Amino acid sequence: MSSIEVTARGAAAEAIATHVPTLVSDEVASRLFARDATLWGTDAEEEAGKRLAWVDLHRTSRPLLGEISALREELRGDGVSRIVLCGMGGSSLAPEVICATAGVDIVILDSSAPDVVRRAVTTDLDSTAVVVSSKSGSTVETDSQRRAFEQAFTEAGIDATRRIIVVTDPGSPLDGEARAAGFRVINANPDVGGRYSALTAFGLVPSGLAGADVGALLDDADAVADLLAADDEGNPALRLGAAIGGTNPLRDKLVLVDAGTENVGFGAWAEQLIAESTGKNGTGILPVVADGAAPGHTYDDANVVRLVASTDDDPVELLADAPPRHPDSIAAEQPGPADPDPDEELGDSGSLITVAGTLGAQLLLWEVATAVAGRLLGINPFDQPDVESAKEAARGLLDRAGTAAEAPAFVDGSVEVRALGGDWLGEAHTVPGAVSALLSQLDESEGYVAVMAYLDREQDADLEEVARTLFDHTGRPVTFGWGPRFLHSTGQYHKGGPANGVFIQVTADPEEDLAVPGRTFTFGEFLAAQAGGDAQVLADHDRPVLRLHLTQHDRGLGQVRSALSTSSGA
Ligand SMILES: O=P(O)(O)OC[C@H]1O[C@](O)(CO)[C@@H](O)[C@@H]1O
Repeated sequence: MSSIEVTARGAAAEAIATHVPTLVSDEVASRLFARDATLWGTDAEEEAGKRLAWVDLHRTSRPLLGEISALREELRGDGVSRIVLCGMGGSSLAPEVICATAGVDIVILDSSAPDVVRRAVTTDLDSTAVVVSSKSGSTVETDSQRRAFEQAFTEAGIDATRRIIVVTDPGSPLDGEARAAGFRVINANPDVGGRYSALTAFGLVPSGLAGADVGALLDDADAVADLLAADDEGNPALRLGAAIGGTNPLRDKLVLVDAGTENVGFGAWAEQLIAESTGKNGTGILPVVADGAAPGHTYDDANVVRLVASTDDDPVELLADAPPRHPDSIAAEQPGPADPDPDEELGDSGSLITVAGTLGAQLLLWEVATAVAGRLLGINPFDQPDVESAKEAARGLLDRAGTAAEAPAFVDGSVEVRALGGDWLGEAHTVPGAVSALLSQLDESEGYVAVMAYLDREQDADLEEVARTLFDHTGRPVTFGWGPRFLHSTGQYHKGGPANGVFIQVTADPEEDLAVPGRTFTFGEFLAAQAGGDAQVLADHDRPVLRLHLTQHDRGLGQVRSALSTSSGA
């Protein structure tokens, strides 16, 4: 049985009390499920008019289930036991959490790093099938990955048309090309945007082929759909939307803490949904996926979401105005039981939301809540205007690929240091000094630090720990994103959200570059252009960017990890 539990305390509970009655009287929930495109104002109406089909996917995606099962059996009969998904942002984040939660293996290739692509393309090719997912059909990372796999299958004497399955919108450039080349193509519902596409073919096909029970996922969403469509003060999506988008003053950092949820890696999916939907017009909500319990100080001005394990209690149990608890007691506790003691004090500055529910139920819950939060924030939750600027800058750099990169401000050991977005570097001449100089730009009451690592998120995984030490040292929220993956997630917020971020970018020379078949650029050149383009666009928005480039991977990474683990910008 699927259940959703949303409780709130402190500022989040006040936001619920303030906004939910109006959301109910405005009939927002029922109008949303009736695909009313006027809910976000006239400027958003055209885009919203072609982006609301996600409200019915628990029903309209059913016909896919048979096709997915048949294809899975055919591939298994062909000796396939490894599924690779090539896709960015909304085209890969949902399958990642669906498969991790189901405990089935899938390789998510959402990188253009040559060493990462080479590893994916050369491992167990005989038993591999590849899903190439792209709504637009024009995302360069995904197109490049497809080209690499097609060449690899051909060179291995494997019929690529039997091992590459394409998921794309009908009529996309990829749709026509792939069908003409003889590939199997599964079209997705075009009236769903990428970050809302978890229950479309983009979420279901790769996950189902990998062995996840995607029928159960739709069942779990179906079990709560009527609840989420109800114009009722008990509607958990109205409450969650009000809690994340309606605090006053706005708590625009949403710290997501895994406090025992069974939905593995849920934060990474919610991060794109919330950041890319709300981070525009100088406002928005920045998800901060915290590793472990959030530090006590977080509660002072952030909104903390504890993702707890589902319970099999009644479908909706709401303690919206339960007494708050003291942050230190919450921060101290390890992720654990779903029911924090409501009697402890959160203090008058805290804000805490607790959410429990099966994955299928939560995917729909958070999509509705984000759309509701977008209405409260006065933005269009269905466009991503600033993502294009970074892609354009990257294309410009690619046209100049091979030209020497801009000279570093200085080199410290195995790290080239570049400073963009203002004259803030001062006299710094070491990596720690440069990190401290950047952190001294951090707004101590509203700012955040974004670490953006264009590295190998498997082999360099422990670098992510620096986010926690920086969080503790600076007292400000720190996000960590792997490049170029975050460009399709928090990247929109970095450029279109509040101008209070400071940015640390880490890049490295690849072990060995890799050609992109049929292209004039290599994967290494493309990745460097993506990093350079994003840094330039951030600097153009007057955001301070510290670029740290590793000229020798291991030594350079050691220097960067050490500098980020000890600097506090004090
Ligand atoms: O599925 P596509 O068209 O390749 O886009 C991938 C991702 O890039 C974006 O369009 C921009 O980041 C996301 O909204 C989307 O999920």
